[in-house]
Amino acid sequence: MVLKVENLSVTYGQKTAVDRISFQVKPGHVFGLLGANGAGKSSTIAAVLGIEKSTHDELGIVGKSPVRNRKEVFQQVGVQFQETNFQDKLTVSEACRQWQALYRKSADLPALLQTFGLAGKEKQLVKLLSGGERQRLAVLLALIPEPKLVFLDELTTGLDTKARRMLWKQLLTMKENGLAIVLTSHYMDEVEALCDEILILREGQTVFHGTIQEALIASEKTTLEDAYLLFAGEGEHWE
Ligand SMILES: Nc1ncnc2c1ncn2[C@@H]1O[C@H](COP(=O)(O)OP(=O)(O)OP(=O)(O)O)[C@@H](O)[C@H]1O
Repeated sequence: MVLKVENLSVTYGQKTAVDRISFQVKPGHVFGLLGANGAGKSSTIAAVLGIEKSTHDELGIVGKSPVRNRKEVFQQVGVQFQETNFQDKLTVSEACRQWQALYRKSADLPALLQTFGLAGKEKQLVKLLSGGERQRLAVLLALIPEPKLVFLDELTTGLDTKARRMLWKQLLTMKENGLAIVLTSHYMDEVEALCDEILILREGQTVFHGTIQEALIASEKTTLEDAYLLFAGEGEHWE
């Protein structure tokens, strides 16, 4: 297992944002963490990375505790955040080099730039990239340490149809090569294209955990989107 989470809870004051959730991710598997706004996805990821305080029976990334062995775990894990803030005067190549400097090993940068359609943009200021290009850069940066496990938060939000397909294709190739991925997404077509297993959170609690096929059967729905809406409680009104 690349990631093992057993009975993980996150609380903020009186509020339980994540309530005793458990899941595991194998090499070459894509795990989808789903749920409505505020369901607890970001809190889960922050806790799994050891950034947010949590209680748990077990929490291990590549067999190590991200709380006790934060530095070592950091070297083997890639993270793409929802909104990566780049300095104003930073070029694409400077952003990549700064990121590379954080890690002991680094993937082949020209190859990654090619893969993510950013070859030829090395000298451009990051802030002048299009939204979609910046998003692809954030995914590229997450892959720089040649991680065994990568966390992708709202992977293709803001990308056009072609860019989404291209990104999925690249990630599926990396998955075939053994990369494990934890993904959060609000797009069920993306989840269907990529995920081997999903966990749906509702107010911090697990309301479904299994494969997409199992979600369809358990919900008696014909599309994942309908099944998701049923489990996540995203009905016709705000909660
Ligand atoms: N630092 C914090 N202090 C207090 N409450 C917090 C804090 N961070 C998150 N919360 C609350 O915890 C709950 C879970 O938030 P979280 O950000 O994990 O949800 P999410 O599923 O990632 O949502 P989204 O899809 O909107 O990103 C929400 O009710 C949120 O308001």
